Amino acid sequence: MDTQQQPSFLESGTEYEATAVFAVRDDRDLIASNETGDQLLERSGYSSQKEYSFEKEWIPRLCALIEQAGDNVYVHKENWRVNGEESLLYFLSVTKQEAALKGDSQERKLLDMIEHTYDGLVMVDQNGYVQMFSQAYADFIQVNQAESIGKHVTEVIPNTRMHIVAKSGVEETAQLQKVGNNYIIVTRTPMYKGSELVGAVGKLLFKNIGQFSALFRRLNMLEKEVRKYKGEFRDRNKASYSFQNLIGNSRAFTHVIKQAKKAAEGNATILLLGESGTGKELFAHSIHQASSRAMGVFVKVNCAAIPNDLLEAELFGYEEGSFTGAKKGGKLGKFEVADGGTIFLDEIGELPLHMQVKLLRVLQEREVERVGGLTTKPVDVRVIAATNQSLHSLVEKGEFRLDLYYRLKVIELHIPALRERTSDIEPLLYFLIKKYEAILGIEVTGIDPQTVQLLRAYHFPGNIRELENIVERALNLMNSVDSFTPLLLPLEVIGKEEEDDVLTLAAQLEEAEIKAIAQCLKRTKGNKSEAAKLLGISRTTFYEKMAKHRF
Ligand SMILES: Nc1ncnc2c1ncn2[C@@H]1O[C@H](COP(=O)(O)OP(=O)(O)OP(=O)(O)O)[C@@H](O)[C@H]1O
Repeated sequence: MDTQQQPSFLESGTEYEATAVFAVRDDRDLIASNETGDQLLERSGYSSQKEYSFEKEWIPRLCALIEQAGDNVYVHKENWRVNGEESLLYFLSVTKQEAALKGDSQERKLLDMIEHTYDGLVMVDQNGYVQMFSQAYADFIQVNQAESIGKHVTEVIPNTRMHIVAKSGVEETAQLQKVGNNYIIVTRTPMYKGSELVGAVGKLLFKNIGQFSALFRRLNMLEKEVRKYKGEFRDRNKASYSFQNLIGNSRAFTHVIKQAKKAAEGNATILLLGESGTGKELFAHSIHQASSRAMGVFVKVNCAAIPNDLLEAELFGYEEGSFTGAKKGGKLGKFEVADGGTIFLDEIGELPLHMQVKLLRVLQEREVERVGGLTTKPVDVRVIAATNQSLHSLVEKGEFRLDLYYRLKVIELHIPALRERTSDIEPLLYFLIKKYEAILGIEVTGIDPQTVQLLRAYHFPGNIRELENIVERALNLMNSVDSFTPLLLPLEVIGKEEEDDVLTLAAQLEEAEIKAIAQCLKRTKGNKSEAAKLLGISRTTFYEKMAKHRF
C-alpha cells in the first residue's frame, strides 16, 4: 500500500488510538488492509488473508463492533493511489475519549442501562443490520451476541420483521413471533433522526405466550372489577332525585322549593328541617342535582345508623394500622369520597358530642384528618344536614353544640308536614298509585272520593312515607283491576276501632312492635336514641326495626 500520503482527516490533530485502513478497488474489492484492519476483520468473522468483495454491510458491522467496546469510531473515505492504482481507502479510526477510558462515558452508561433494564432489545439500521443486541436477547434465542452485531437481523432472530419496520417506519406493537416451538411477544418501533428514518428498535415483551396470557387474563379480571366497582360506587354515591321528582303544588311546598333552588346556586351549608318522611332526603338530592356540583358525587351518611365508635373512621377515614382490624392501605372517609361533590348528613341531631367537635373543625377548616393520620387533607365538599328533631331544644339540653348549630344553619329550610299542605295529598296519591301500579302489575280503575276525603282528614304523623305505605298496602290488598275504596285504608285513617278478627300471633306481635315504635317516637319528638332507650333496645336494633316497618 502506498502510504506516503497522510489521510486528510488526521490533519485535524485528533489522537487516534488505532486506525484500521482498508483499501478497496472499484468501491468493492478489498485489496489490502493494515494490522488493525486485519484484526477487525477477524473479529467480525472474515479472513484478512484472501481478497474478497467488500460488501456494504461490513462497514456498519465493523463500526458496531468498535462501538460495542465503548470506543468512538470515525469512518472516512479517501481516494488514494495504491500500488500505482487509483483506489478508495476506508479509514476506520478509533479514539478512546478521557471519559471512555474511565469507563463512564454517556454512551457506555446508556448501553449499560439498556443492557440491565431491558430483557431483550435489538436495534437495527435502516437496512436491517444489527447495531445493538442485548445479552439477554442473545441468551434467550441462543446466539452469540458479539457475532450477531453487523449481521442482517433475519440471520439472527427467527421470523423477525425488524428490517421491514426499519424500512416502512410503521410501528408494530405487541406482536406474536414464533421462535422455535414457542411464541414470543415483541414490539418493533421505528427510529427517527429528525424526520429521517434511520432504523428500528425491537423489544422482547414476553418470552412466552403463557406469560402474556396470564397477564392478559389478570388485566381482564382487573378491568372487570374496576368496571363493577366504578358502577357500584356511582350507583351508591349519586343523587337519584331532582326537583322535578318532588310532587306538590301547595303554597307552602312551592315556597320551600323556591328557597331550595336558590340555595342550590351557592355553596353554603344547608340545614333541612322537617318531620320524618316529609322528603328531606329528596330535597338534599335535588339541591345537589341543581348545583354546580351535580357532576360530583352525592354521599349520604346516616349519623344515627353508624355505631358511635365507627363514626369517626367512617366520616374521616383511617390510616393503615391505626386500630385492630383496620384495613390494609387504610380507608377513605366519606368526606374524602365526597370531595368535589355533596355530603348529606342525615339525622345530624344524633351525632355524638365528641364527633360534633370534629365536624365543626371540618366545616371551619375545610380539611379532614384521618384516624391515626399525621397530616390533614383539604376537601372541597358542600354539606347538607338534616334532622327531624329540634336542634334548638338539643342545644338547650346540652346535647348539641351551639357553635355547630350555627355553622349548619347558614341556610335553613323547613319542609312542611303533609297535614300542613293537604292540597298536595291528591297529586301525591295519584303519583304513588302510578308507582305501585307499575311495581305490582295492578290497574287502579278509580279512586273513591271518600278515600281522598279520609286521607285529607288524616294527620299523617309519618308524612309522605306513611302515605306511600298506605298506597302500597292498598294496592297489595286489591284485585288486579280494582278501585281504591275506603275499605282499603288502614284503620287509623278510617278512624274506626279495631275489628274483632283474630290475627296470627306473629301478626299481632308485629303490630305491637309498630305501635310501640310509633308511640316512643311521638313521646321523644322523633329522637331515635331516646326512643330506643325507652324501649330498652340498642339504637342499631331500633334502626333495624324502623327500617323493617318502614318508618
Ligand atoms: N314531594 C315528594 N314527592 C314525591 N315523593 C316524596 C316527596 N317527599 C317525600 N317523598 C317520598 O317519601 C319518602 C320519604 O322521603 P324522605 O326519605 O326524603 O323523607 P325524610 O324527611 O328524609 O325522612 P327521615 O327524616 O325519616 O329520614 C320517600 O319514599 C320519598 O320518595
